[in-house]
Amino acid sequence: FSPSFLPTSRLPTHLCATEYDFDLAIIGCGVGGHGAALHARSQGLTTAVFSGRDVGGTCVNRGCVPSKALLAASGRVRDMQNAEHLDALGISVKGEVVYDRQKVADHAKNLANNVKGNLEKSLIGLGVEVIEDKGVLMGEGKIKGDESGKVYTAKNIILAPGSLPFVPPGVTVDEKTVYTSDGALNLEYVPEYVGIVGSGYIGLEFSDVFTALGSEVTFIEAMDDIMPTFDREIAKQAERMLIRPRAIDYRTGVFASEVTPGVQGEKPCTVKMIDAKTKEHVETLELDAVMIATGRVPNTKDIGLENIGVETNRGFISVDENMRVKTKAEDGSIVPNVYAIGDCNGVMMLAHAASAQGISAVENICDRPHAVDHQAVPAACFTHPEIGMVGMTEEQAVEKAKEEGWELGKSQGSFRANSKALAEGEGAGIAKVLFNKETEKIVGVHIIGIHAADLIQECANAMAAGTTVRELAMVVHTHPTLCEVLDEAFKGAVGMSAH
Ligand SMILES: Cc1cc2nc3c(=O)[nH]c(=O)nc-3n(C[C@H](O)[C@H](O)[C@H](O)COP(=O)(O)OP(=O)(O)OC[C@H]3O[C@@H](n4cnc5c(N)ncnc54)[C@H](O)[C@@H]3O)c2cc1C
Ligand SMILES: NC(=O)c1ccc[n+]([C@@H]2O[C@H](COP(=O)([O-])OP(=O)(O)OC[C@H]3O[C@@H](n4cnc5c(N)ncnc54)[C@H](O)[C@@H]3O)[C@@H](O)[C@H]2O)c1
Repeated sequence: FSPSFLPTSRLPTHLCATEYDFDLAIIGCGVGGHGAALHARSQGLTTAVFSGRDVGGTCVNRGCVPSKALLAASGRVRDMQNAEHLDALGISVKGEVVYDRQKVADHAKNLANNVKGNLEKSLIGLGVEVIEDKGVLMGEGKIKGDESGKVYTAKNIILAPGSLPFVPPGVTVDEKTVYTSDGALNLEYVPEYVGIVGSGYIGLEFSDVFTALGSEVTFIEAMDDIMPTFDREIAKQAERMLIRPRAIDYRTGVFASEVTPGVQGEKPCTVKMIDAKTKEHVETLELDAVMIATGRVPNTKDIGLENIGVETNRGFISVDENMRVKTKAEDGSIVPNVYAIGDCNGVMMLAHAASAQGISAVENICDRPHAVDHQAVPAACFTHPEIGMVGMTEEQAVEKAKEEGWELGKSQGSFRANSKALAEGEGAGIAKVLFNKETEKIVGVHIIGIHAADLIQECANAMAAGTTVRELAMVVHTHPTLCEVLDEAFKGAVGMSAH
């Protein structure tokens, strides 16, 4: 294997693998490992990736990609069934809107397979050696193929084994009637009554899919509030827009302490709930299906961490800001030439964060010190309408401002007064910009409304570049676009009024 297609001038000669098989070996080929591999090749590093026959990992095969396909198809069903909304645009659907469950499920599966295929092609095309085996760390610079037993050597190692669904104690998953997102994505049937344990990203997105396809949803949430990890004001807006108008009911402050599978169409699943504080039994629900969306755990058990003395925290690999793996020693020392990226380090469990960390790790390997600015990494929940966010929630910003002694500014734009949103008949939602009044720099933005996932990027770019709200208020936004919702918020932040 030789990276002969690269100009030799681009090969960092000090990294050329002479006594090693590779300059870099990556364990795990999800979006994190894939992003790292591509960047490594662009830098001329000889690169191998252990894929465990799962190129694309969670995001492509069991996460972002198929879930967005289900959201797209079910979102159309919701739109076409919304006679009032269509009528306002002068449209009516003659007859019933029907969907073919199997074809919707196939759309998700086919899309995942296509994207996986493209990822494989990109690796091979760029000269990455894809080892289908699972990789197990054997010691410094050494990785063994789990099935083949063959030992490979690499000067640098990136760990990217990702994460798995967390199943709380007392919950039995059969992936048929009681399922994690892995089983839910197969959409083997559309349950009439479905319980969703956990109201985070996964729970919320699936409540959007299920209700659009005709299910009634009951959320079971351990915290006192629904959507506890979101900005409070956005969660309240979401309750108004995404929960109350739909066939969704919820219980908060209760743990699902025992969940038992049923038999589809014959016997219901049961969910025993206990009070989150007193631990007393409060209620038992009978449902056609139960989705467990209670977070994810690192997939780090079988990769040989013990062989190189890695520090872990609840299984998450501890890293410094350069993604270098920490040792068990309390002096902050690092395991030389080993990095951990993506879900396995628990820093930020998002696909684009995983690949950004992968690129960052490669930069560090190439002796160009780099750290991802996680405060400027945006996130989105792809419900209808979407939620987009970057930086701190208002609650976190209030705390931070108090702690550090600066004054928090807040300015809001509304979809209600936005021509493009109104043209679409989608005038619900807000964009809230939080900023430091002295520096005028943004500390957080939260948007709920049509295309919020795309709108948030402008704010993430501004945060990454340190652009002030005053500068943003003077940037010209296209008319008529949804971006003007943000224009209104930026202008409002500095006392200007948007037309
Ligand atoms: C339903 C769902 C929807 C999601 N939607 C979004 C979204 O819209 N946007 C977003 O940003 N994020 C989303 N996420 C989160 C996103 O999928 C993860 O953050 C992302 O996949 C993490 O990438 P990763 O490369 O770290 O890990 P993974 O994607 O989990 O990949 C790790 C890979 O390593 C493999 N592996 C493990 N051990 C070994 C070994 N020893 N040898 C070889 N291979 C190994 C695994 O099998 C896997 O293929 C979603 C997650 C779920 C579950
Ligand atoms: N659009 C996206 O970016 C997207 C979509 C899906 C998933 N993800 C990622 O996947 C990860 C997992 O998502 P998630 O929604 O599973 O996790 P989450 O951590 O966002 O939410 C889990 C919820 O479950 C609740 N919970 C935990 N145990 C419980 C119990 N026994 N009973 C009742 N409630 C319980 C928690 O209080 C929490 O509200 C997240 O880190 C997220 O970043 C991202």
